[in-house]
This record gives sequence, structure tokens and C-alpha cells, in this order.
Amino acid sequence: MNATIFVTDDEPAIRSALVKRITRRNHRVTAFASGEDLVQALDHEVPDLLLLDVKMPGLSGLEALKICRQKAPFSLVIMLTAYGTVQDAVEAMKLGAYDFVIKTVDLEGVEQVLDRALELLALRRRMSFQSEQDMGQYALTELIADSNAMQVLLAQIREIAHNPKSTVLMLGETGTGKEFVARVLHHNGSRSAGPFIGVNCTAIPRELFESELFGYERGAFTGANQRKLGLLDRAESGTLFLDEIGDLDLGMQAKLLRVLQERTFRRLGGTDDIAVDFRLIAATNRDLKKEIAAGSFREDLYFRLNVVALELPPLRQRTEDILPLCMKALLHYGKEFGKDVTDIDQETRALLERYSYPGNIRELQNIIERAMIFCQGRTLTANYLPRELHDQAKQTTTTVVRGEAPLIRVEMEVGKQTLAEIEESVIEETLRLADYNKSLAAKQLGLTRFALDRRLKKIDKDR
Ligand SMILES: Nc1ncnc2c1ncn2[C@@H]1O[C@H](COP(=O)(O)OP(=O)(O)OP(=O)(O)O)[C@@H](O)[C@H]1O
Repeated sequence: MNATIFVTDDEPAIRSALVKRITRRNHRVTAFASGEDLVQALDHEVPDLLLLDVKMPGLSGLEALKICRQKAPFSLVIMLTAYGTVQDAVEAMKLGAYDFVIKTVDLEGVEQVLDRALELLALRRRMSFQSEQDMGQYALTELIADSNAMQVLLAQIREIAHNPKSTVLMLGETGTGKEFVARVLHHNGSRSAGPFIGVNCTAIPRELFESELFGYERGAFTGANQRKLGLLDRAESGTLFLDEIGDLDLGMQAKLLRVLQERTFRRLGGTDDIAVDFRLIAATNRDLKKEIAAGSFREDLYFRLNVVALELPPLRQRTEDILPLCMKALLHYGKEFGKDVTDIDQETRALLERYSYPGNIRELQNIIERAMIFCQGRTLTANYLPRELHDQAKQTTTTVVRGEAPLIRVEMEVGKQTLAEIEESVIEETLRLADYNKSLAAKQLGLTRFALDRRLKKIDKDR
């Protein structure tokens, strides 16, 4: 990488030798003859790296270093020291210098230290680029929440993000955005500088889960040739996301519970309790209360996890989010496939809105991805949508949830369906929504229970 480097030394010969060496390697170098000149320059430019002589008249190297730490806290400082002043260099390291080099006649040691520092700088640049990308991808504004249900959730997410200690339990069908919301929580709270460690409990074989989670010490078992850090170590100061927690076996549930209670853990084969500080976000698409009743999930762990519960509604219950999610996917895949599709026509919008998405947002994204592969022109049209969407649109009634209550949409092909057929399908759909509770369905339809029964009998007879 090319770096900006400031060299400060009061000896002209050393200064020019250093400048020559560094310029040869294509870095941008500026040289200063005193600590005072350097400190002044830092008001206008902050370099990636500084080479700073320890012993200088006027402002000494150590004093200049202290000022550098304030004015350029992210720059790396390498101290230049003569034989006999190494003690000062050690002092400088305590004050935050990155390393030191003993000045020899040919300045040979400089290159090596410089290379190491540049490697670190390159790594830092990559990491900060990655974290900026993550910040952008998981900003609160990226979370589509046009529906009432998601607006309520968004308000909760804002609160929880700023409460970085509480454990969160995320519930919802597959593809509803549990992992996405976990990442949004991480990147928008005070743990965002720490790591986000995501683990799918079903992806790690049962017998390996414990060593993955806790890590192990050298010699813990045959083949443990060196210490291995576990996921708990790696999540320190950040977020541990355990997806599909409902699939964790009972033995591991007990061990996880202990970590949550005591906030410490022990590596396999280790004797020390290691304190950990991370936020746990657990997710599942299972009904944990049913699992508890069936004896496959520990109730005490459930209570530990359920400090804050976030329930992600299925997409069919937040119809207002469908088109914004489609537009987002359109832009995403447009970029990926180099296509300039910017609109969705009316008929296609209606089909997309009417579909029930059993696979939720992931299914929606797949539908748009597939359509974008084949789409020609600037507008997405219905012929690029899969058959299921066309088939579902042919049904007389479809149910979506708009706002609070379910909405039954009725479509009548004029001349092909009778009023009786329409009435039949509305009755059937209302009954289904009421979980086949006839009294409730009758009340919702404005009928007496007797009148509903009479109609149901007639439907039965006509079939
Ligand atoms: N509110 C949202 N706004 C924008 N994109 C979203 C939203 N929610 C989810 N997504 C996107 O939907 C996709 C599926 O989400 P995610 O993988 O988080 O679902 P999940 O519930 O964790 O699924 P699973 O249970 O199968 O692991 C992701 O690409 C995610 O970026």
C-alpha cells in the first residue's frame, strides 16, 4: 500500500537518507527538522505513519509523541533511537508508540519495521472498509418497515439497540428477517465496534458444538495440539447470534444456561473461569412453549433468553412492506446483473401484493432475482413472475393483513362466477380465519349462528 509518512529528525543526514529510502518505495514523505515543526504540521494533515527521533533539542521525541497521540490517535509512530537511548524508546512504547528502530549507519532496520507497520495499516484499512460497508448495509434506514406491524417493531429495535446488555429472543417464520434484525441491532448500538459472531446451531455437528462454543486448551483431548479460542472468546465485547436455538440439544442448553447465569465460561480442559461480556441474540422459528411442554427445551433457559422478545411477523401479515422490499431487491439485483430495471408495472405489482409468500422475504428476493435474470427492458412485467403468483391470483378470495385486521380480497370474473359462489368462498375464508370457530365467524359475518349453519349445509349439499 502507499502511505503518507512524516519523518522527524534533527540530523539532516539521517533525515535525507530516510526520505530517499522511503520515497523509493513510492510512499509520500514529508520531513521535519524539529518536534515543534511536526506538531504544527499535524494541524493540517494527519499521516498514516510517523518516524520520530527520540532525542531532539527543543521539544523532545517523547513530548512530541504525547501530542501526536492526541492529534493523530490512529497514526502509527515508530521511534528512532541511537544506541544507549533504548530505555527512552521503551518508555515511548508505553506512551503508545508502535515500535522503535535503532539508528545504524545504513538504517537497515528501518525497512523491516516499516513493512510490519504497513501490513498492519493495510489490514486496518480493509477492516474499516468492511465495517463501513456493514454499517451501510445494516443501517436502520435499510430496514423496510412501511407496515404498522414493522413500525412497532422498529421502535422496539431502536430501544433495544441502545440497551446493549439485554438478551434478545427473536421469533418468526423462516425468512422473516431474524438474522438481518440481529445485525441491525448490533450495528446500531454501542457494541458496533465489537464483533458480530453468527452461529447456526443446526450447522455445527452436535458433538463439536461444545468445543466450538467454549474452545479448548492444548491437550484437552487427543488431537488438541494447541489452544483454540471458542465462539464465546471471539464474541467478546460484541454480539453472539445463535440461530435456530430451538434445535440445540438439552445437554448444550444446560451449558449455555450456565454461561448466561454466571457470565463466565471454561475452555475444555481448562481450569480458569473466563469472564465474558457479549450480548446474546437467539432466534428460532419453533414454538418454544410447545418444545418446553414436549420436554425438548429447558424452561429456565427460555426465561433467560426471553428478556426481550421480538416477534417478526410473516410477510403476508405486512402487505405494505411487499412493494418496498421488491424495489430494494430490484435495485440490488439490477446492480449485480448490470441491468437498469427501475419500475414494476401495475399488473405485476398487484400479483406481488396478492401472493402469500410461505418463504417470506427470502422467497420474495428469489422471485425478484429470477425475474431480473430474464427481464428485458426497464420495467418488470408479469410474464417474468413464477406460476404460483399467477395461480394464487386466480383464486376468488385471498387474505392479507393490512393494518390490524385481516383483509379478505374478493375477485370475481364477471360472467363466470355467480353471487352464490362468491358468498360461499367469503364464508369459507372467514371460517378459516376464525380457526373454524363458528360462533366467531357468524358474528364477523353479521349472521346468527343458525343462519351460518344453514348456509354451510347448503354449501355441503351443492358439492
Ligand atoms: N425489514 C427488512 N428490510 C429489508 N430487508 C430485509 C428485512 N428483513 C429481512 N430482510 C432481508 O431478507 C432476507 C432474509 O432475512 P434473514 O436471513 O434475516 O431471515 P431469517 O428469519 O433469519 O431466516 P431463517 O430463519 O431462515 O434463518 C435477508 O436477505 C435480509 O437482508
